[in-house]
Amino acid sequence: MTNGQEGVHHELRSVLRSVLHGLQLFQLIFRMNKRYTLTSVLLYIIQGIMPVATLIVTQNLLNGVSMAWKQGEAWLITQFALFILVFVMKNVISAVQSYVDGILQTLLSNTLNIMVCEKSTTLGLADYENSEVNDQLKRANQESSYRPYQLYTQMAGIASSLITMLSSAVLLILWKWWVVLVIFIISTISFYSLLKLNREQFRIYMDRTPLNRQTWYMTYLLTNDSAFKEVKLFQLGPYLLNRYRDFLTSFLLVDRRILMKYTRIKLLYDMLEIALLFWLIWLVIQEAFHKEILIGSLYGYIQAITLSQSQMQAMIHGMIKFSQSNLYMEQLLQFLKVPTSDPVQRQKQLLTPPKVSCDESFRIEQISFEGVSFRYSGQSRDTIRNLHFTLAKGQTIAIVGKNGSGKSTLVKLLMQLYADYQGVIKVNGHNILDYDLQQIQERIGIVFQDFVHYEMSVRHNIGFGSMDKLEQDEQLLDAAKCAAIDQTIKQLPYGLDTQLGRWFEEGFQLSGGQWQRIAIARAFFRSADVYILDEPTSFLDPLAEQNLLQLFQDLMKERMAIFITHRISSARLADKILVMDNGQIVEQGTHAELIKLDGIYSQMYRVQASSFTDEGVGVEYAGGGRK
Ligand SMILES: Nc1ncnc2c1ncn2[C@@H]1O[C@H](COP(=O)(O)OP(=O)(O)OP(=O)(O)O)[C@@H](O)[C@H]1O
Repeated sequence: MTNGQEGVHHELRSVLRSVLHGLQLFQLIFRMNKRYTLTSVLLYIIQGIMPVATLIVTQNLLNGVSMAWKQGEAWLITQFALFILVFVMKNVISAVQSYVDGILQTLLSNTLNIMVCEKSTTLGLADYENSEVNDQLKRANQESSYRPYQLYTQMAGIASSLITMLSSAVLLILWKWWVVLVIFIISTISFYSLLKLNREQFRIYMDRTPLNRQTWYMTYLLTNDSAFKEVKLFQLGPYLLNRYRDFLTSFLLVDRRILMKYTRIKLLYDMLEIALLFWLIWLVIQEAFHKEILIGSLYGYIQAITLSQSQMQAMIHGMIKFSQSNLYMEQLLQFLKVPTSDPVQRQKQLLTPPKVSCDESFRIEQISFEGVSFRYSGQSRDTIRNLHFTLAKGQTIAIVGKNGSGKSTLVKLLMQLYADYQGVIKVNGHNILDYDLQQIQERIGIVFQDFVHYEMSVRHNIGFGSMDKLEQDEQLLDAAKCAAIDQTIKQLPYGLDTQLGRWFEEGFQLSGGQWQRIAIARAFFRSADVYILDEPTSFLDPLAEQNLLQLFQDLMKERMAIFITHRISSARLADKILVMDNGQIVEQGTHAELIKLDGIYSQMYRVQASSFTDEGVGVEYAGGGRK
């Protein structure tokens, strides 16, 4: 097969695929609202017939004027009435159409936005850390609100143009059949070349998505309040702005090149079509000159020629745009089909019941890691290596270690945020994967190192820990008390219903430590068996830290706790301390045991303790300190 033939096949296949996706979309719209969809389709069909109906009534009216002496005035009045009727109908239909389409557009954009958000909630953490999935998500997010509707109107527009073209072609065929054939051939050639150009444009768009995300990130830094202080004080504004400008300029250069190509091709074919059009019109004028046709028919044929040509062009452009929107639609559908990496979702999709069933009385009483190793995707070595430890009811474990030693990763594995680890994590002696993982997650309360500041009310900020108790004020305040933030809440203007943050009206901004206490309260609000705090005291002053950990100790009597910390003063309160280095547990035991061992832990202890002695003032353990 030659390159040319291959190209034609490729383009034909893409047109077929477009039609297929168009049908899928139509099915979706139809299922969404049958009544509005059918009305819209009917209106598009009528819109397609309207131009030829207008042409016929105008032609008849003109012929009626020149033949009035023969047909009589009543006949002329009838033609005029029909003429008025068609014009009124045209306006009424277009008004109703814009109403129906407006509703369909909103419904479709809502449905798809919800579908994209729903899909996002089923993705796993590893998906969010995958730049390809991120690109897809960004495209889907940006385009779901307008692309599919655009595709629908383009599809309907093509159908409508086809109806107009066919009906005007019938008039032309009755006059000279080959005229239609000539118009068709010229238009097909122009269609093919524009389609090829369109593919090139799409490829550019696809390659641009990662850069688009970077561009978005520049605007995010420049316009977001969380980055404002640093951008201002490090005077990053001009630098970021320049990067932003450079991205936009590079996009413009490429866009200009492709637009130039598009304009050249379009101009060439337009000129060809116009020459043909004038030649055909000249043929009609000659027939009228030789009195072979009446003045109304002269008007009718000229209109039919221009209408066929313009509708053929509209169809071509509609099909080009349609195939363009369809390429984006393909992306959207692809994103909606991305397999999730989330272990909980994967388990749900399997539809097989968990091997270990748990009733209401189920409690986590023991957790153990047996030879657990894990490597992040794209990394050349394991981040977690062969971990072994056990945690039982009533115990508290502290995990200490340098930055990057794998402490947070360990917690993420326990929370089942990643699927592909080696070894076994056991709960009450059974592999965690044999349980309903969602049920396990629900029995764990966690404060992440990068916990979320919800720009919502205090109620939401704490209540998100256990949604079914969102309206239980007393319990919300109890949780707040455990995190020693209850007094602050009571002093807020609307108590639990005070809006937090600065993004929305009447928002009350908390300090870093207060936000952290709110996050701790959120974890405590969940009646869990295990509490995990990843650097829970990084924003707290030492006194507050001691109080909080003491409170924590009391609360943990019937439960289990894991807390990650850089402060030995906190770690020493735990029943067991795990010291991590380079992804491994290198020491474990009580504070006294580890001091006796005289290893990394005791070295950390000495460094931190020495910062309070005269000779060691200013010395800090390399991995410690606030973040
Ligand atoms: N999503 C990720 N993808 C790839 N590598 C990651 C990812 N998250 C963390 N890492 C790498 O894994 C290692 C361990 O990170 P982790 O966050 O578990 O360390 P940590 O002990 O909690 O550190 P810190 O005390 O600074 O919080 C680091 O080298 C880090 O670069």
